[in-house]
Order: sequence, then C-alpha cells, then structure tokens
Amino acid sequence: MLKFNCKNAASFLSDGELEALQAQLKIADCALHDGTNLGADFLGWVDLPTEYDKAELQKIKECAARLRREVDCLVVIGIGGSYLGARAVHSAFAQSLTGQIKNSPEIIYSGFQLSGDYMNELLAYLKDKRFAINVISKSGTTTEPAVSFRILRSLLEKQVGSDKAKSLIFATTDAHKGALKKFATEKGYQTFVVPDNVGGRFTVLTAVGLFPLAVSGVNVDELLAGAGQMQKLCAETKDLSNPAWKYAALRNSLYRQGKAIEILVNYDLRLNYLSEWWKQLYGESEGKFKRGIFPAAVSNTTDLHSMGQFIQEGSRNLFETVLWINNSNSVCLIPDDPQNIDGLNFLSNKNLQEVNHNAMLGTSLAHADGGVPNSLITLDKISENELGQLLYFFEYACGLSGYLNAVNPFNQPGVEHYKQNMYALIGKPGFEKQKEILEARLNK
Ligand SMILES: O=P(O)(O)OC[C@H]1O[C@H](O)[C@H](O)[C@@H](O)[C@@H]1O
Repeated sequence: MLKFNCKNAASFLSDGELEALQAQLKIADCALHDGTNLGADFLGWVDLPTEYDKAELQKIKECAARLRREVDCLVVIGIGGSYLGARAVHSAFAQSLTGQIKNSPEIIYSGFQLSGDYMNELLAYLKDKRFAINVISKSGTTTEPAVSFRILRSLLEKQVGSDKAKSLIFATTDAHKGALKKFATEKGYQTFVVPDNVGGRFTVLTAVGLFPLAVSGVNVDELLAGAGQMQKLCAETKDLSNPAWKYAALRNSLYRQGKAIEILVNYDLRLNYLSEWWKQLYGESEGKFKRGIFPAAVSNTTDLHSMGQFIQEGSRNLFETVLWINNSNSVCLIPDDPQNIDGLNFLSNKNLQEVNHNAMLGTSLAHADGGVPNSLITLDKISENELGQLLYFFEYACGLSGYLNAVNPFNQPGVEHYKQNMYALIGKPGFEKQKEILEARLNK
C-alpha cells in the first residue's frame, strides 16, 4: 500500500503547523464530494474508480484483445491529459531500453507536439508495420492531435484501404459534441467516451488511459482496483492519517513559507512520464492568479550529476517529493573482482538496487541539511494496483491543494492565449485582424 512519510521535512515545520491546516482541508475535502466550490462540474474523477461505465470497459477490453492479435503497434494520438496518463503507466511497465512492454504491441505516441521531422520519422517507421490508431481529444478540436490524425489516417488508408482502416481507428472524445465526434460518427469508427465531468488531466482512468493501456497489456482492472482502494481511503479518512491530506498539507505549508517550487524525484527512469503526468496535473490545476507551486521533476541518480548542485546549494525556494519503489523486479548482483583494481570490492555481491536505495537515503538527508525539505512516497513495487493508488492519491491531493489555494483546480483558461496567437499566425479563418497585429509586432 502507498505510504507517505515527511520526516525529512519535520525540521522545517513549526509545532502544529500541518494540524493547523486541518480545518481548511476539511472544507476542501467536503467540496470535492458535494460540489460546493469552484469547478463543481468537473468532479467526475472522484468516484471514477468505482463508478465507471462497465459496458464501455468491456468494449475497451474486447477491442484491445482484437488489436493485440492484429497489429504490431498502436499509435496513440493526443496531447496533455489526452496522452500523458497512458504514457505514464505504460512507461512504468515498459522495458527501460526499448520503452515497450515485451510481447505486446508497441505503443507509439503522436500529436503531442508539432515537429515535422518527428512526423516524417514516424511515417517511415510505420510504413511496413501493421498499425492501428487511437485518436484522443476531449474537445475534439486541439490542433496538434487533429493535424497528426489527418496525416496518419491518410497513411493507414493508403496501406490497408478505407474499409479496413475503419476497423483500425478508434476515437476517444466527447459523447456528443466536437469535430472529432462528428468525424468519427460520419466515418463509422468505434468511439470511446471522455465523460463531460472529468477534465483532461484527470482522465487516466477513463477510456483515454484505459484503452491504450489495455492494448499494451496492462491489467486495467487491477489499475482501477488500486485506485478504488485509495478512493475508499480518501472517502473514509478525514484527517492527516490520510496520505493525500498530509501531502496537501505539507506542500501548502511549505508554499506559504515561500517554497514555490516542488520537485518530484524518482530513482527509476521508467517513472519519468509519471512525472510528466504529475507536472500537467499540478501545473494546470494550481498555476493561477499569479500564484501556485511550480512543478518540476528530476530522475536520480542521473540528475544528481546535473541538477544536484542547484538543489543542494542554490536558491532556497525548493522542496522535494521523492517517489521510491520498495521492491525492484529483479536482482542485479555486482561481481567480486579478486584484483580489486577499481577498489569496488566493498560492493561485491551487493544488489545494485541496494546502492540505488542508499543513494536515495543519503541524498534526501543531504538535501534536507542543505535547506530543501523533502517527503517520501513509497510503493511496494511497480504493479497496476500500486500505480492505481498513486494516480488517485495525486489527483485527490491536487483537488485539495487547489481549494486550499483558493483557485479553481479544474480549469485552464491561460492555455488559450498561445492557441489564439498560433491560429492567427497560421491563417485560421476568423483570425485575420489578430494576424495583422501579431505580424506587425513580429516584424518590428
Ligand atoms: O483532449 P483535448 O481537448 O485535445 O485537450 C488536450 C489538452 O490540451 C489543452 O489545451 C489543455 O490545456 C489540456 O488540459 C488538455 O489536456
């Protein structure tokens, strides 16, 4: 079961500091259930692990089983919340070297950026492959995935013909509205639903995450079961013995002391996309009204040799949240060398993961000594159940934190600004005036 420990932050807190937040946490917690605060229309994720659409999950599993027989790869097209959840969980189970799960279709991502070179490489890679497409967009109108879908659909239709392509394209979008829904209905694609009341960055446990994960061989029932365990804990435990309450209390206490940057730290690069998912979850939820904790991430021990100096001795506006997995999948013993020229015999027959563990313990103490409070989230192992717990834990603590900071944690109005400028500059109809203004500014 997930555990949260904030021993290495204790010396940065006054007596009773976390407890003093309990009254505010209680109000925030109630609002997540009774919808009495901002963003009440987007609380569908709170009960999702138990209240999901069972018939749709069955359909997801059937389609995934067919694809596992029929294709070499699934291209997941989506950006932000429409791909990071699947990528986070998929990467955690993938082999570090290939980024893929053994004996399963490859999962390849597209539509999460606009590089033409990436797209050309992908088109060349897919040329001789049997592939399917899962295009994911809640709004159905996001430029990056829409353009990517147009390009990849055209390749697939050329390769297998329009009729066969129909059975290899899956659209995950709004149940009723948006350009993608309209397109999928006209073409007769299988569609999956992004529920109205679940915002993009909270959709990992909907079809958005579950369909690609099921294709990749991840046990989605267990993922939901793990999330369900954390849902139950959060529904029943309304004090600081709830790890989500404690995490929310700690990060908000530290923020109020001026620690404005939170670094999520892992010691296994398979968790790097979990950090990317977490960054969107917290960044879009909290960064409002010129306030909020800036979410950053490092992967150790790699980054101890690049960011370690700054974390140890740079600006003291940081705190860390360390993610540690108690049991690795395998044992890697360091061999004995009778000559011992490298002087490493003190490590002979030790498990490499034990060295990694001591690196984590030593680093956490050093950073606390250097003025960086840190807390520790531990999972027993990388399993669907434990990851499900972790996803829900972060979501719940995020909802609590947003309300503690008096922002709506479920909108992201600021994201529109770049979109408007991009539309204008690439000549989208309706943006002619703005195009003139921007071009004048750029040519100054
Ligand atoms: O699923 P979509 O509607 O395509 O949205 C994809 C992403 O892009 C947006 O601009 C938002 O900032 C994100 O919250 C969202 O996850």
